[in-house]
Amino acid sequence: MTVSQAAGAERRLRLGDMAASARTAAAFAWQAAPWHTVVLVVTTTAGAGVPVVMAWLTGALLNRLVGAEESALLGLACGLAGLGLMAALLPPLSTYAGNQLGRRANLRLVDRLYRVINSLPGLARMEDPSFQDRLRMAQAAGGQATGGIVQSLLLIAASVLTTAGFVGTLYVVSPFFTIVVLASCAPAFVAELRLSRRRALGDWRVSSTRRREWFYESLMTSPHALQEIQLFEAGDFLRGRMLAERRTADAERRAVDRQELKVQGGLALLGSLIGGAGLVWAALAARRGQLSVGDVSIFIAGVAGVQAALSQLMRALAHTHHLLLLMRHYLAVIEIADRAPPLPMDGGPAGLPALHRGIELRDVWFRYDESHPWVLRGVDLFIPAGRSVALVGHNGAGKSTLVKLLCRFYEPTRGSILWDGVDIRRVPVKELRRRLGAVFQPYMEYDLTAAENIAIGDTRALDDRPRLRGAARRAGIDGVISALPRGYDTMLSKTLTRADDTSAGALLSGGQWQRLALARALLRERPDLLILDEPSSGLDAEAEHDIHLRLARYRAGRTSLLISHRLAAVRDADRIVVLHDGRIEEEGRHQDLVDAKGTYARLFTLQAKGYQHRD
Ligand SMILES: Nc1ncnc2c1ncn2[C@@H]1O[C@H](COP(=O)(O)OP(=O)(O)OP(=O)(O)O)[C@@H](O)[C@H]1O
Repeated sequence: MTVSQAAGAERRLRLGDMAASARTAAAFAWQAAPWHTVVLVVTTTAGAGVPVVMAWLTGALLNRLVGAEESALLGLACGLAGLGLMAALLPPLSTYAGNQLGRRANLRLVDRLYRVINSLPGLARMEDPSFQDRLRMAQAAGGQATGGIVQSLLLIAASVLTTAGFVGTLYVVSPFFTIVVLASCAPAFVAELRLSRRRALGDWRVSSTRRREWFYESLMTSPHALQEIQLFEAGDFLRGRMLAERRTADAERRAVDRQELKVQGGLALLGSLIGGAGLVWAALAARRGQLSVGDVSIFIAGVAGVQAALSQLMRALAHTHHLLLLMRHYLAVIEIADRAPPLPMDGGPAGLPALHRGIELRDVWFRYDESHPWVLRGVDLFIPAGRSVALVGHNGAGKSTLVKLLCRFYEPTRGSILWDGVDIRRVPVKELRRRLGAVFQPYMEYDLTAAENIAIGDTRALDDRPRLRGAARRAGIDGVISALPRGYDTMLSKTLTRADDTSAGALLSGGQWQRLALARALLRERPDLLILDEPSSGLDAEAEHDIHLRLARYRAGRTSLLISHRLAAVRDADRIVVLHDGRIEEEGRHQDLVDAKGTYARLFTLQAKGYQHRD
C-alpha cells in the first residue's frame, strides 16, 4: 500500500470500523479486568457530576449568605466540602483503575498479536514493508489502545454529562448565551475532527520513517555491527541517515503541530470572546438588578464549565479517534494473519507419513515477487529417501531459495514439491516443518543461555540436559560449553544479562556459534530431511574435517540435503547437483561429474589447485 493509498484508507475510517474497534477494546478490557472496569465507570461518571453540583451549591450559598439560617448555610458549606473531597479523591482512584485496566487489557492484546505473528506460516508477509508499517501501529496499539480507548470513551461520556449539566445550569440564567456558547462549539468540533484525521495520517506517514530510524539506531548500538562501523568509521554516515529520518518525521509532526496551533489558537480566541462578552452582560444585568450575585456566580461557572467540558470532550474525541485507528491497524494485522494465510492449502489437510520414497521438485519455478527476476526456472530434482544429496553452484544460483521452498517459507510460483508423491501444499505447514532439521546459511546467535540456544531446536527438550548434551556432542561443541563459567547455563550475551546477575555473559567465536547452530539442528533426533546450508563455512580446516566426518556418520542412511561451496565436503554425497542460474546444469556422483568435465569439474579443479604445493 502506498502512502497515498494509506491516506485514503485513513480518511475512510467509517463509523462501522470505529464501532468494531471500540467493541473489541471494550471486550478485551472487560475480560481482562472486570472490577477495574466497574470502578472506572463509577468514578468517571461520578466525577462528571461533581463540578455541576458544586456550581449550583456555590450559587445557592452566595444567594443565602444574607438572611438565611445558620444551619442551612452550614449544610451547604458541608455539602461543598464533601464535593471538594470527592473532586480530590475521584481522579486518582480513576487513574489507578484506568492504569490497571490498561495494563491487563493491553497484555491480552499483545499476547494475541504475537500468537498471530508466531502463526504466520511464511516469510513473504514479514518482508512486505506496508505490513511492517501496519505491524508497528498494531504494536503501538498493544502498548496503549485497549485501556486508552475505554478510558477515552468514558471520558467522552463524562464530558457529555458535565456539558449537559452546565448547559442546563447556564440555560436557567440565560437561554440566549447558552445558544451562543453551544453554537461557538460547532466550528470547534469540525476543526478538531479534521485535526484528528490529519494526526492519523501523520502517524501513518511517520511509521515507515520511524522504522528506518530505529534500524540505524540499532546498528549503532549493536556490538555485532560495531566492529565494521568503527573500523570503517561508518558511524557518522549512519548517524546522518538516522538524523535525516528523524528530521523527515519531525517535519511531518511539525506540520501537524502547526495546524493544531492554528486551530486551537482560533478556538481559544473565540472562547475568550464569548466568555468575555458573557461576563460583561452578566455584570451589567446584575447592576440593573436582573441577576443576583449567586446567579452571576452560576453564570460564570456555567460558561467556564461548558467551555472546559466541551474542550475536554474535543480532546477526548481526538484521542479516541487516534486510538481507534491504532486499534484498526491491530485488527487488520490479526485479520490478515487469520483470514488470508500467504501459504494457502491446495486441498484438504493431508497427514504426513514418514518419508519412504523421497522428495521431488517437479518443474519448480520461483520468483520472490512479480517485480523480481526468476530465481528458479523449471527445477526437476529428486531427493531419494535415505540418501544424501549435495547442491552446489555459484553465488546467487538459487540454492538457499530452494531450501526455503522445501521448508515452505515461500510457495513455488509454478510447479510443485512432492513428499512421497503428496504435494506439500496439502500438508499442514507445522507438520511438514516438524519433519525437518536445518542449519540455515545465516544461522542465528540468540542472546540466551547455551542450553536455551540448543533447545530452540525443540523447546520440549529445554529441561532435558542429556538430550541437549547429546546434540552438542554430535556437533562437537560439548567441550566448549562445559568449559564456560556456568556450563550450559552460561548466558551467551554481554548485553542481555540480568541487572542482578553479577557474572558476565560469555561470547563464542564465529565457528563455535556455527557448531551451536548445528547442535540445534541435530537436536531433532530423526528428522525425515536434514538440511545443511553451508554448515561449516566458519570452521577452521581441522574443525571442518571433524564436522564433516561427524555429519557423514550422522547422515548415513538418512535423507539429507547439503549445500556447500567447499567441494571436498560434498564429494562423498550420493548425488551432487549443480545449480546454475536457477536451472539444474549437471547431476551425478563426484567421479561422474569430474569425468564429464563440466562446471563441477572446473570448480573442483580450481579449488584443488589452491591446496597444491607450488614451486
Ligand atoms: N528474500 C528475498 N527477496 C528477494 N530476492 C531474494 C531474496 N532472497 C534471495 N533473493 C535473490 O534470489 C537470488 C538467489 O539467492 P539465493 O540466496 O537462493 O542464492 P544462493 O545460491 O544460495 O547463493 P549463495 O551461494 O551466495 O548463498 C539472488 O539473486 C538474491 O538476490
